[in-house]
Amino acid sequence: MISIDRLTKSYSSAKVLKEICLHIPHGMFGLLGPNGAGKTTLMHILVTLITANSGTVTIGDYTLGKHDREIRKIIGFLPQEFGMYNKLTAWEYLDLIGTLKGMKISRARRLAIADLLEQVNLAGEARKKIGSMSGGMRRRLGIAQALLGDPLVIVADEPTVGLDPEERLRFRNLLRSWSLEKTVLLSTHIVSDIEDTCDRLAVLRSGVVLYTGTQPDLILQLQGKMWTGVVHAEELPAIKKRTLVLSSRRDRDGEEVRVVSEELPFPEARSVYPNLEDAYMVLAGGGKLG
Ligand SMILES: Nc1ncnc2c1ncn2[C@@H]1O[C@H](COP(=O)(O)OP(=O)(O)OP(=O)(O)O)[C@@H](O)[C@H]1O
Repeated sequence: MISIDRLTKSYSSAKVLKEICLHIPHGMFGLLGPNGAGKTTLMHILVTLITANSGTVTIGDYTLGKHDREIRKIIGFLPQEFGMYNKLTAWEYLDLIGTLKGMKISRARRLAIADLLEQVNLAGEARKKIGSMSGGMRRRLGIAQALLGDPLVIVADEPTVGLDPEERLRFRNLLRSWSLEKTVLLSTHIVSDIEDTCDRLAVLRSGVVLYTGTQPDLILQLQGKMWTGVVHAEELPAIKKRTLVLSSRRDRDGEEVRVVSEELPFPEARSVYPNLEDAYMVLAGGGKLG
């Protein structure tokens, strides 16, 4: 659905996207990367807010730069930060956004707004002024505005920030249900947001795509190299020298470590299955898989 070919973006002399190539099919796709990786920049390019320096992007049948007006009609965007009209109620805000999106028939707009408020669990807050809403409520309202007009593609930049655990789970389920009919691009630095929802993902760091493919294929690259065990605190520096220590936690008997190593890293180590968090930490930390 979205094809990105050699996309480059610089701010003055700093290259923040370096010849990005990505194919994002129908369904859910995760864009995972640490702060400053270039996720927001990439999303802002896709939703026509900023222009790239070079490269080609097609979204469905449309080409960015040539068909921006058409692209805006088929994309719903949930930005990381967005200003809202504090004096408007949730309903008035969605009514305004719907009108701006070209939903001219008021009955259809009304029905769509009522349905979306229900989906994001804000049906009871339709008359509440945005200025008096909590951060989580505002985020849910942001989700509703992104979906208004039934876009084919949804681009969501760190959508779960500000949601409590229950809302986060609910939101993930919503995303999954939308992705049956749409292309959903979800950017985040939170691994669990992607782990449960996206079969395919890309890992971005310093403007470079380090991995793109399925979750299992990424995890498979660490197969046989993940170890855990408890060591004495004084052994830790030596272990850090010869392995990649992903985490260490003080335990009653010493330090419980989780390490990446081609071979048995210390005598008491036990082999464990790798997970997405492990693979991401290796990549985001500058390491290599495989
Ligand atoms: N308008 C701008 N002018 C100059 N530099 C910018 C601008 N916007 C972003 N950058 C820089 O580009 C790099 C990528 O930023 P971007 O916001 O795209 O990353 P990100 O992965 O979305 O991170 P975060 O989650 O922190 O937003 C950063 O080094 C940032 O400082």
